[in-house]
Amino acid sequence: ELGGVLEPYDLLFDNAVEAYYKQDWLSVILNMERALRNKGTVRKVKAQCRLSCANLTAFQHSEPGSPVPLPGAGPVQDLGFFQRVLKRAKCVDRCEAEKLGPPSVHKVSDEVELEFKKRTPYNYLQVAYFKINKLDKAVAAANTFYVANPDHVEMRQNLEYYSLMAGVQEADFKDLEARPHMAEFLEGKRLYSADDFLSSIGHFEASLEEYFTADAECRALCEGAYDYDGYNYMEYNADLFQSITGKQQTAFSFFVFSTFVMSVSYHYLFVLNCKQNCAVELASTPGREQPFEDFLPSHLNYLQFSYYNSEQYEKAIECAKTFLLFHPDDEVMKQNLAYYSAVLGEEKAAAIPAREIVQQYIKNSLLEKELLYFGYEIFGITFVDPDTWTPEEIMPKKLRDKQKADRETAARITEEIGNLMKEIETLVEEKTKESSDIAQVLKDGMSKSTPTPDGSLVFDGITISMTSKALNGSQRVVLDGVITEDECRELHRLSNTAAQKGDGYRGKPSPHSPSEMFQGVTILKALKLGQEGVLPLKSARLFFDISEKVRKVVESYFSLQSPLYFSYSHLVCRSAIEEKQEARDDLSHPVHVDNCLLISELNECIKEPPAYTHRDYSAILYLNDDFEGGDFIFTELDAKTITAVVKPQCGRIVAFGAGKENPHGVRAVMKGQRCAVALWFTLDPRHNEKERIQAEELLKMLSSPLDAEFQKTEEDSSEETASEKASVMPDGGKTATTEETKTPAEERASKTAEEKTDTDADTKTESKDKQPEATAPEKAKAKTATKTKPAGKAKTKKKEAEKTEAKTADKKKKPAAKKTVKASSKKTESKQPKAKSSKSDSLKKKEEL
Ligand SMILES: O=C(O)CCC(=O)C(=O)O
Ligand SMILES: [Fe+3]
Repeated sequence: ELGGVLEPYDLLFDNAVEAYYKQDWLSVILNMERALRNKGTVRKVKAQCRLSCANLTAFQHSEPGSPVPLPGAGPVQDLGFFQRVLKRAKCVDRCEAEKLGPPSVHKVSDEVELEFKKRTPYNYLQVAYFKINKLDKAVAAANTFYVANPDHVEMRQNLEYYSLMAGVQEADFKDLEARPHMAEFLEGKRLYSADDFLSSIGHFEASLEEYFTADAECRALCEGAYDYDGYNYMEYNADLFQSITGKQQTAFSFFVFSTFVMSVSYHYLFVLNCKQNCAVELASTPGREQPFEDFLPSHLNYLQFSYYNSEQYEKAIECAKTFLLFHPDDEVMKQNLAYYSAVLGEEKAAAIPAREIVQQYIKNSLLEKELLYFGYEIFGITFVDPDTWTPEEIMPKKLRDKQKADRETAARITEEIGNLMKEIETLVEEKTKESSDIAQVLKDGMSKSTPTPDGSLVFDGITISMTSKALNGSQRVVLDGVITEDECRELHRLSNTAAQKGDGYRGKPSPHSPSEMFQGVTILKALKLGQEGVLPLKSARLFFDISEKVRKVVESYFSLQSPLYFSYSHLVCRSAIEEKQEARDDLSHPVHVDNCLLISELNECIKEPPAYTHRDYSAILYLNDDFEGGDFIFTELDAKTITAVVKPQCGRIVAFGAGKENPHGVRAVMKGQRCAVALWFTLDPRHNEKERIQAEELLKMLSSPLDAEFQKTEEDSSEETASEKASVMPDGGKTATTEETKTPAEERASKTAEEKTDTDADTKTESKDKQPEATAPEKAKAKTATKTKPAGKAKTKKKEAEKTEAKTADKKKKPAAKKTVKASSKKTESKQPKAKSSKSDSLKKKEEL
């Protein structure tokens, strides 16, 4: 496609969009795919041109790939530098024109560029493929778009919808734009987290290799920015250059010359800055707000540990040493290296060098940084170093001092704002208390129905027993009479039947206290058991209906202006383990806050994952009181000072804002079983509980048995029916002409109405999207627990290391120590935030399921 015949991809994009509105799906696909391909080609050609031109006009006095010292360092008469910069620019222009046609053809507007960046083409493609019933491609396109637009609600729903469809496979959910190094890295990380170290090695190594390729390309593309605002910078400079070299040295030409030097240098600094930013660019992946921290070094960290676990000590040493090039003072890594060296033999270890390519990379990058800082001093261009590993000395002292002062100022301002916020909070709290006083007054004067503070009705038979005021806080309430004795009994029974069926607390019977047994069941699970006949379907439905009732009550009581959505719901029982009650001083559920990580030592609550930050309100509906202990408590942020106690009893709910104003916990259950329906709500529709939607679907299906029968037979027959089904779809390509265009969302809506969930697809999703929030921490914990293997391994190696025994006595434990680092790095991606992750680690244990 070279030789100037490459169709401009903005034109193709426009064609595709036009075709979309004409519902010419094939043409959408044809044009959009070509647009994507051509865009890729343009990028590749540009990179190639820049790379080859750079080689052609290499600056002799420097090593290949390393930056050129700025003019000013050498004699002013040396125009070679500028000559080469200009020659390179000309070379690039010629090369690109030759391969892509004149710039006017392959240059696209910023708007179109942005559309591609946002992966918009895949949104169009997704619809088009869906319309012509190419499901696998539709899914891949949808997924590719979604990866870059994780907040796109419609696309998420499309994906959920696709995942329910027959014939769609897990493997169809591809990211067609994934960059090789990132794909490898993520896969490596996945395997690493699964303790499959041997397999992760290959991926991290591949990622490293691809990284340097991508880095070279990224840097090459930086060279090209010779055109600013449509004004050819280099041409201008070339003219200037002519006027200097062609004329006698006069005062005037000296002036012209300085201007020239300045502008080329200025430009060159921009190029360098762009190159430095490749580190950020390569560490970023769409869908992640932040780039991976310390991305390149983290490869070597992962690798050293994977190699160690695969008993490849030479490699482990090589990687540890290479990592230390970035962070020479990293204590853990130094200890690891010492340990590996002791195992392998010091002499042998000493002979292993760090990786050359990384050494080169660092050297080069540091030079660039120095130049950029130099540029800062001369031109005042700010350079923000993207790397965390840069040695302090690289930054000029003046700048360092200035930054330090800036940081201090910022800290002071933050503190002042914090104080101000606290004051405001107290004010607001007082106001809230006042208004709940009014509620209290209203309550006293109320008969059967329950008016809320704003005067609206909740439900008959429900009473407000304690308001925020009585509970010494804000956004708190205790309501009674929410459900009847009979309903309590029925749900209690449901929980125990479900638990007997083996649906424990995800294999972890005592997530919060070793003295208690926990069992939980979700609504969907209950419905499935109902469908299987294990428990009465009626009870499962009750569970569903009651949770909805609680949602309405909470919404109404707190006078919320926008609807509450379920974030997670389950029925959970805690039973005292009889023989483990002596000398017990723990809580059944440690004090925590539902939507942030409580750091009681600091009286702080950090609203960051792994906390479920989207949770806005919580409600616990109690089912019984025939047990000892188990009081619900509200505390201050210190997790110690108890501000209110709520005794569970049938039909009572305690509802509260899920934020830092409401730290709470559960006192030890010393005897018997305490059951409750725990519900968390969110105001953010994007976090609407998936399982609940599935439960709703299932309920609808179960309540129309005829329908279900029909579904079963349809499902039972083979392939044929699948394609038949496809043709029933809004337009399976066959009925395209009669159907008006619907967006995939509309398709979805109409489909859900006409084609109910089939059992097959349903089980599929059930196993796939079980509350990820709930499983993750459990899994991580379980893993740490089983991780005792390295000690054994270290022992078998003991004999060899015997000689070094004395010296390495404390190092012996190193791998174990490293284990903890590793385990925590799992959550925080890199080893760096050690301190932070160990904190959140212990906090995580406090988090509820
Ligand atoms: O069961 C209770 O009373 C409270 C449970 C709780 O706070 C939680 O699971 O987050
Ligand atoms: Fe809680």
